[in-house]
Amino acid sequence: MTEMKTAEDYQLAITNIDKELVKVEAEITKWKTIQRKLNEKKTSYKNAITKLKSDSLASLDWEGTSYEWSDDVKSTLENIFKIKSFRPKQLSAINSTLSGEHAIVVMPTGAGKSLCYQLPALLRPGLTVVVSPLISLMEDQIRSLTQKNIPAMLMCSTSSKDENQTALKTLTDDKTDIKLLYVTPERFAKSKRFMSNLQKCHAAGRLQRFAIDEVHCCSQWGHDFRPDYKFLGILSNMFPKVPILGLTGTATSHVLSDVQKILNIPGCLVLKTTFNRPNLFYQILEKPATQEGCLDVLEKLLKYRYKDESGIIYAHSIKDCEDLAQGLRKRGLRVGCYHASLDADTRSKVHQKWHEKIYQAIVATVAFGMGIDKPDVRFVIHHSISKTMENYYQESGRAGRDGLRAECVTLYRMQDLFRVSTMVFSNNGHLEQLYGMIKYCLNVKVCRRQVVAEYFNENWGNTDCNYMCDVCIHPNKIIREIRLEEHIKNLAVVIEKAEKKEIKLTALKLLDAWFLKGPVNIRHDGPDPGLKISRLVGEDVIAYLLIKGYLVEDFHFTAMSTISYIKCGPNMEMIKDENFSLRMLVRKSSAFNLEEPAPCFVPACEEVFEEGRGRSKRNINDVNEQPPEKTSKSEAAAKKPRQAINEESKPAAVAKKPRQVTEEKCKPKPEQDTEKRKKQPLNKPLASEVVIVDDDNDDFFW
Ligand SMILES: Nc1ncnc2c1ncn2[C@@H]1O[C@H](COP(=O)(O)OP(=O)(O)OP(=O)(O)O)[C@@H](O)[C@H]1O
Repeated sequence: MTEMKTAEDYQLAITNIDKELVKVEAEITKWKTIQRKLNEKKTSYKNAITKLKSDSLASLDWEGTSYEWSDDVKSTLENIFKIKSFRPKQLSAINSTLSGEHAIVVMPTGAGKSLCYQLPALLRPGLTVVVSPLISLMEDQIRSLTQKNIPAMLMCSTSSKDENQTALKTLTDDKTDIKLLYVTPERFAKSKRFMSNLQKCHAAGRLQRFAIDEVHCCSQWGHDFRPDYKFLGILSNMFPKVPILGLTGTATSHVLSDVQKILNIPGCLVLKTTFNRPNLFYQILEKPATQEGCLDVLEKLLKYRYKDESGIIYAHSIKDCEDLAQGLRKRGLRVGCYHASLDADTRSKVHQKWHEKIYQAIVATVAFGMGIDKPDVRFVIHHSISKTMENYYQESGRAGRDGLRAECVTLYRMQDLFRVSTMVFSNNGHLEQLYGMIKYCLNVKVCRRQVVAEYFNENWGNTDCNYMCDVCIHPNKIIREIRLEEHIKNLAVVIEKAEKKEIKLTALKLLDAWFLKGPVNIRHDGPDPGLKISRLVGEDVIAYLLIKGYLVEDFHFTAMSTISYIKCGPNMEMIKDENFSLRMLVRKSSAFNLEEPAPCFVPACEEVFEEGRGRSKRNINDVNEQPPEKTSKSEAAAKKPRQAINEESKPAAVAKKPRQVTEEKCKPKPEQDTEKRKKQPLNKPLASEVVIVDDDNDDFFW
């Protein structure tokens, strides 16, 4: 080692150490990413084992009608519930729980989960204890059961002392006619008296089953985690022979296996219907950079596209909610504001005004969720992206519960990615889930339904969309492919220069330097990307490179907030390969007309609950991806050309003759004859949304 004598010597040594540290940090980031991915893989394999057990149980035929109880099931369905036939999986759920099997029923909102435990409750002596997370949900259920003359009670914090006493007595009273007792999960955790009476009920052989509504609340991976649900894990140990029937609208295998673990019923029967909601139209819109720009878009949507219709606008934070609501009110719109810091009374009033259509829309945080039972929600607009696809499915799924057409619109812009990532990064797996949501937003090639389906491990097939998403309705010609090789190399140069100068790069700073703006000392020497792509496309490129692992986020804390800085990701190594190639698809324009009334055609109501159909050809991993990064020239040449790939899924009539489509515009009148509306075909493009393609214009800009 050379002897150091002067301050300059030491300074030089420090500079060298800093260089080494930069390398070490890059290695740490790389290994941390690998560690995270391995942990995720391990969890997913464990879940796969649970799923295999569940699948094997599910492969048995539970739809039989020759059980000892089958005649009673039929007559109770017709005479008490006044229903003629079962929807998919309802009979399976009933037969399985009457056979004493633990089961989880997974059905989308409005599909008829309640019948699965309400009907069996009437077939045998004794009580069904129903766990429900919300008092309002329980009250709705009791109302509907009372109308059918089914004796039911609830026990909750707002019930009077006498009511709770009576409910407690039903547990020990073998003369009671009560068939269903609704309780909140807190009751199990906090009331010794309740637990003791429950044991007495069990000892007397009167505890029929536990029905756990919204069972995903057990899991932290779910979108409505409730700590008290975790306590329900004791039920299978305390009452081993009592069947548990969990019910949920959350279908990710991750959440389902977590729920089984928490309830101590791993590998139980899982009955799942399709999650396709054919009446929902999915659309991504470019989010304006300014608040005023966003208000312009929302104003147009509310004043014209959804005139006189009810809807929800989801915002990222309480402040966003209040600002947006105020801005929209200033523009003469009737909107309410709903978030967790409002007191219960105010929230209930806002909800009521929305129900009564005094408010056209509620601007809300995700606190506005479970228990929304308004069937005619015609639009759900996400002013900011959801944290996960699961959350997005649940939030947007509040639209169109009546089975009529409704629209789910998301305003997307790169900046929102970092608003969410800085909130969720510390939770294992959450960043990965957020990137799933970003994939959905950046996707311009695969049917949006299919992206959702892949997320739920389902396969809805291309035909199941019926032009009910922006990708399927637009001809493929508006999609453009951009080559990323040069861009990615220039981005790597910027990052390297910044690291050498100890400058931390946010995504916006990186974007500036890449577009030859901002500090000169971190700019690259290549050509201005602005000659080929717009800055907005540049934002999408950065987001795309993040989800593909070429870039990674590096989170730093300040006293006030968390900041996401951008660094090179593990896949950046690949750019050194001489055959490296990476391309991305971007959308050139969107013809979603904010100022034209939304179409109103609808599928037949029961179609909403039909079983899943055909098989799709593509996988979500293909989203926007062109031939794999590392392809030799000959291999790449052998691949199908982009145009041909798109031909497979294009709406033929639209793509071939876009100008000739003359479908009559459909005016949305709420009072319009429903029968007439149902007759309108699903699988036709709508004039209001047909894109007129300018074949000659070949640039990449929106
Ligand atoms: N087999 C059936 N045929 C016709 N209607 C049914 C059938 N099963 C249930 N329904 C009706 O469907 C409606 C929705 O049922 P339910 O409230 O149980 O849905 P859910 O799956 O619990 O939805 P959510 O998760 O939104 O509460 C109810 O009006 C119910 O009476």
